[in-house]
Amino acid sequence: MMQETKGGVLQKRLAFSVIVLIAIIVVIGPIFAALSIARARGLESQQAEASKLASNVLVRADTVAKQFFDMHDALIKAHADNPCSESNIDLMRQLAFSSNYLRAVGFVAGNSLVCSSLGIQGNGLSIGNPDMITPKGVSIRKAVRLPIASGFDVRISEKDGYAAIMARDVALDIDTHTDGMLKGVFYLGGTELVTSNGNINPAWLDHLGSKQGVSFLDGDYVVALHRSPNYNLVAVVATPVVYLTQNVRKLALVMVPLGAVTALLLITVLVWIARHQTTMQTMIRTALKRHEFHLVYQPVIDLRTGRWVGAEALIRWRRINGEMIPPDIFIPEAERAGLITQITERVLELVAYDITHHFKSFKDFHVAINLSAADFGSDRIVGQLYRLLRTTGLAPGQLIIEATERGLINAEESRRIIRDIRSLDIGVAIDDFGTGYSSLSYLTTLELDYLKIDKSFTDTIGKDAAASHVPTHIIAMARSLKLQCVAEGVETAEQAEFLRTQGVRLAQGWLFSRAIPPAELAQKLRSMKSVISKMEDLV
Ligand SMILES: Nc1nc2c(ncn2[C@@H]2O[C@@H]3COP(=O)(O)O[C@H]4[C@@H](O)[C@H](n5cnc6c(=O)[nH]c(N)nc65)O[C@@H]4COP(=O)(O)O[C@H]3[C@H]2O)c(=O)[nH]1
Repeated sequence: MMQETKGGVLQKRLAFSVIVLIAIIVVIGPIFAALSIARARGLESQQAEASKLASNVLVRADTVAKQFFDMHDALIKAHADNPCSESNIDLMRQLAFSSNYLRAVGFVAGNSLVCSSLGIQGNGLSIGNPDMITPKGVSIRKAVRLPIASGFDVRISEKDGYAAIMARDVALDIDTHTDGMLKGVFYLGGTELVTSNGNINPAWLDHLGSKQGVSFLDGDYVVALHRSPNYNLVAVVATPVVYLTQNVRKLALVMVPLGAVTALLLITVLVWIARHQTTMQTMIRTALKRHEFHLVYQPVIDLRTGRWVGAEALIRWRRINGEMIPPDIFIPEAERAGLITQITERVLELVAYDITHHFKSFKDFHVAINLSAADFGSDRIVGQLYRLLRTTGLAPGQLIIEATERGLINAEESRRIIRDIRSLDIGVAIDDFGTGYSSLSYLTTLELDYLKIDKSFTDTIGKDAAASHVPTHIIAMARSLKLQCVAEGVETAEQAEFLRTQGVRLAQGWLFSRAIPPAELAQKLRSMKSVISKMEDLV
């Protein structure tokens, strides 16, 4: 039974944790966003509502002021010698009757209401000192208790003796069901309130500046202010923030399900992406079960004689639908997913089969197998290679394993495993040399047999490239370390000739042959063998 590596399991756990974390963020994110939007929308709507109420208060305050000044102007115009004459009281009655906010109109002398639209008040009714006097000379008494209306206070505004008697909160009497709402009217030029129903903060007026209207959140209140275009008045309404919370709740009832639906959609997309990512891993697992992998072999040529002396086994994946997936794609994915050791195991099985069925008769021929980093993570590979030798009957030197620099990162363990592999008379090649980060000194600590010159360096041969001197250095270095060089990716005769003159004996590349199926390789080897033996007969 094939086992997944520990690294693969850890990687999966990590991926799962990341997906769960992202899912949580994805779920909480939209709901949080929905609530923030709901709050912002709630604030917006409460500000609009407060603004509407402030504008209503202003309309009333403006109308009251207009009716007051109209009354005053009419009585002044009448030029009555005696303000409390029968005819003037008649006029007062007409004015009170024709205005809807003035309950009565009267005449004040000193602090006494002498007469009014209600008649002559004997020696006059005391109405006390004014609470405020505006720059326009309007005296305002905010709450006066008159004997003719003993149950409630009235407001008396007076100018030049002519006074309007009104309901105490006439400007504030707007239709609203909002509990705890504060309403008021400021007289501009100070911060004094002409009227108010509660504790209005005078500092709120500062928010208005030169604007016509403004609304804002201040502590426990959503406040709105509106300036009168006709009088020096500013209406203010403050609604308790609790209404904002209620509005948020209402909006949240709509927004949260909306957020949840968005979250669900995002999770679906996330799961789709996660699935898509794991598809390759699942596909590899299925491919292993269905035996979709096979090997092709790229011949290794002796540059001195032109003979095919070995071959590198390269894995191929043909899916059941005929699609070919290149190793550059699935090998790194298998390495990431911890499936590479299972692939190596399959490669060893395939190599064993191919050797037994195709290459058994070629005794001076080697087969090279690619191993990955994970293969050097345990002794298991040594046992597997030993079994391969036993089942195929390969002679010493007929099997080579290729390890990349990156595959030998764990120096101590790799060194030990390499030593064990070499003790089985299996050759060890370092692949893609020069493309990793390992130092030359590290290389000298490993017991190796071959050094493969990477195609990227072979490509520079004969070119005016900055790296064109690298192959010469690698060859010299291999010689000093007593390693045999195998040049990879030879595509031109010029490259082959250069390598040969530099003393490189072995090479592979499309100049000689691409990777071919084992039966084809065996056929070629057979025909080459017969040509050689015929030539030897001739000599
Ligand atoms: N352009 C050009 N390319 C040439 C030439 N000669 C050879 N090649 C290609 O270069 C790659 C050489 O293999 P690699 O460096 O070990 O690089 C291999 C190796 O790292 C990995 N791989 C292949 N088979 C196995 C396997 O069985 N096990 C493991 N672990 N990795 C494998 O996949 C890589 C790619 O393999 P392939 O696609 O088969 O590609 C092969 C081969 O087809 C040439 O003259 N010109």
